Amino acid sequence: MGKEQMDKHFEQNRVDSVVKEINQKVNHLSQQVQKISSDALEIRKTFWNDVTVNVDEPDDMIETYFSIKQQAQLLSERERSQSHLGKELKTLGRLKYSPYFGRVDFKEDGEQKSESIYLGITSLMDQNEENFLIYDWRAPISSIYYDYSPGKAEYNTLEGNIKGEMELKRQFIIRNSKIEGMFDTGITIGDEILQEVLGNNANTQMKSIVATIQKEQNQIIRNEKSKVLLVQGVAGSGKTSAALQRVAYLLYRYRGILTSQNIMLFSPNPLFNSYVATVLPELGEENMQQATFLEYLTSRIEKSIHLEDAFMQVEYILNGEETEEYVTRIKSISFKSNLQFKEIMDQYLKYLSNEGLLFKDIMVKNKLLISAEQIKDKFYTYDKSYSIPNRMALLQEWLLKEIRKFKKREREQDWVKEEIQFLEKEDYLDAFKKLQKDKKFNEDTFDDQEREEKVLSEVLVSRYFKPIIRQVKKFRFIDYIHIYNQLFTQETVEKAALLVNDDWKDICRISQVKLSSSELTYEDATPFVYLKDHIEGRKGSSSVKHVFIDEAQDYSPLQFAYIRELFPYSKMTLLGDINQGIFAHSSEATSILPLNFIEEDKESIILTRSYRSTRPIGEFTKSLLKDGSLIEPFNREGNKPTLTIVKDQDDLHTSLVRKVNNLKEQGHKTIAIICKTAKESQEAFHSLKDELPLKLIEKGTISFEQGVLVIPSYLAKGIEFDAVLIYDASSKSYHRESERRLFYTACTRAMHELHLYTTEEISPLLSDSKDYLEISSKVL
Ligand SMILES: Nc1ncnc2c1ncn2[C@@H]1O[C@H](COP(=O)(O)OP(=O)(O)OP(=O)(O)O)[C@@H](O)[C@H]1O
Repeated sequence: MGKEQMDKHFEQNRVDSVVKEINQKVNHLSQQVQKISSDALEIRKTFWNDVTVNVDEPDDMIETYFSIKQQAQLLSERERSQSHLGKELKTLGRLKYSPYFGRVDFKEDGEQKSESIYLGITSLMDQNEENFLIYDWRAPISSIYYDYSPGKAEYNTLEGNIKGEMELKRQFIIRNSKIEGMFDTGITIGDEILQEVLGNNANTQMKSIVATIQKEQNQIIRNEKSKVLLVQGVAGSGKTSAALQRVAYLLYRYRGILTSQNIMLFSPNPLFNSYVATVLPELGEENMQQATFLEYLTSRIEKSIHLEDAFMQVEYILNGEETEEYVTRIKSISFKSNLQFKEIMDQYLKYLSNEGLLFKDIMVKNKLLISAEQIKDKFYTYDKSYSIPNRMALLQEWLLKEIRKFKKREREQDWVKEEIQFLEKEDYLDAFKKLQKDKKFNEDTFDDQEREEKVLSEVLVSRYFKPIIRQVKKFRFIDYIHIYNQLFTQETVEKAALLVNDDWKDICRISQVKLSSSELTYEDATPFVYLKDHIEGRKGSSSVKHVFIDEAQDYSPLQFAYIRELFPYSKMTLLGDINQGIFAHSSEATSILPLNFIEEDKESIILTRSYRSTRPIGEFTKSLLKDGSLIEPFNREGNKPTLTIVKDQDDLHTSLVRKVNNLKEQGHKTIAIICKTAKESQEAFHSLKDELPLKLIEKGTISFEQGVLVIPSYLAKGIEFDAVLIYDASSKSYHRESERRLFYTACTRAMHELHLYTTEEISPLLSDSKDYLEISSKVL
């Protein structure tokens, strides 16, 4: 037997013995789970037998309360261990088929012998709990696997830095408990496993990359010291992958202190949420909190205000003709994205502290209780040295008191007596019960009918006042939309001494048109919520300890500043690629973070290697950028991307159908026809749906399956496909320089195959890229 075979034999034996240990552990845990679940069942069955219920005297009630509490605690303890063991069993179940993916032999300085460290998704000890059979990939020692080749190596622990020599680094592919591949770095080139992983089909769910994390990605994953970690990575460089591995790392590193509930990820669209949903559970961790920024804003804006979403804004920008209106809107978007606008709002808030706040009338049954004017007068009677939010809290208290007074008075009104007759049977019953209950504690008897009427009028009046009280508690008496609208008037500019620019008048004009009909454009949403928070005095969240922002280049400076205020105590990981900025405000930005964002402890990591696409696709997409020289496509073979010049729409559709069928035959599972906009996607979908089994992806789509998809470019952000077909790469679709980044984003979604279609007028964005394309023409 040669050395290689002997090594393989040795390793397979080790896998077999580890799997045996896992099986034993699984059996043992399953028995424990069974025992606990039957215990829990028993507690549930006998819950009330073991509780002493006695409510005669206050002391007895207290005893009853504690008795119930004790039983409930017992039950929830069992349920907790049951769920904990259940999770452990699931992880072991996965470990059984692929217990580890790597091995390093490390000889610590000063030690005689080296130790073999096997790395897997979780750690496993032998039966005596003495030796690690598998080390968790997140353990301190595991980092040498990612950071070094054989030779001198070191890693950090809480006790300090450990130095030594790595004598062996081995990678495994283990499937169904069998070693299918085994490579020693140093002997072979070392990228085989990565080649194999990247050569696989795209998935509708993102994969974990634990086995092949690259050194620079490991830096992101294990970074603990920076308050703000900024990752600028080219398309396909593993930003999202590293972010998710980082979440898993943090949950491991701070186990007991940090839970998934303390981590928040802002993602680009709802589809992306489901795309990444399985990565953490596969690693045995729970998913963090996840939302799009739009979802957050929506939750903060009253339903009566019509909010334009981010995608509607993008559609407008991409479809719009360059009219005067259009140009002004673009200017307005750009202005409202900037910190200068935040300064204007801060100045406006100073003004509002002295005058100018607007309120809504408080009405009940069409009757005015407290007028907006009265509320305003009351507000400005408070000491001006108090902040607006403090005065608002006083005002709220005053309003609630006033409303309660009205409520009491209202009970005597004639309309109440009349409406009582129309109350439901249940209301009478409730009133009766209340009377009975009251009587029990009060032996003085009143005239029952009189009392009943009183209780019923209370019920009735409360019914009208309850929503009003609720609204006041939510500060709905503040007329935010008009306050925000007022900012865009000449009067305010003068009174508040706002420092505005030359475009301000135009910006005011178009803002007022929308705001006066309670419409809030996407560019207004963040400033609006900012203003609202500074009037109400919303406190930043202290429970979120880590915020991740993916596709960070799509956030404006103002949005960043706002998010910073929302999570003042959190560490932040911002991941982005300036070349994939799709919003108007980011189309010319040169950094994913505004330069003046947070001076505090900030660290930047730049990722230049792109893993997603084959080299020919990578070379092509790199050529699309004006400053793409730093991008290093991963060396994976594949076909050159093609550009097919078609005669007309019919020809385009015939070519697409042929290509899709061809790609399917080659075994590609996810094929995306990427259109520029939702409008174009719908047209493409309707023209092709009879020829191909298609799925149309729209902004509300929350998950996708394998197959052929038609998708607007901006919704494909963050996602990847085996093959991408660009529906229209003509100058009709992509002609503005500002669309270069969108075009680049669409093309970089392809893993293995990329095909572009155009009519004779090829997009000018392709002018420097023709050498990287196989061009064929159907035009005679
Ligand atoms: N270390 C790695 N090992 C294996 N695969 C990797 C690694 N890094 C990245 N990949 C793969 O490369 C592809 C791109 O990764 P990912 O989506 O995380 O990149 P990204 O930088 O967020 O991309 P984009 O900005 O273009 O959306 C994925 O298929 C991912 O699994």
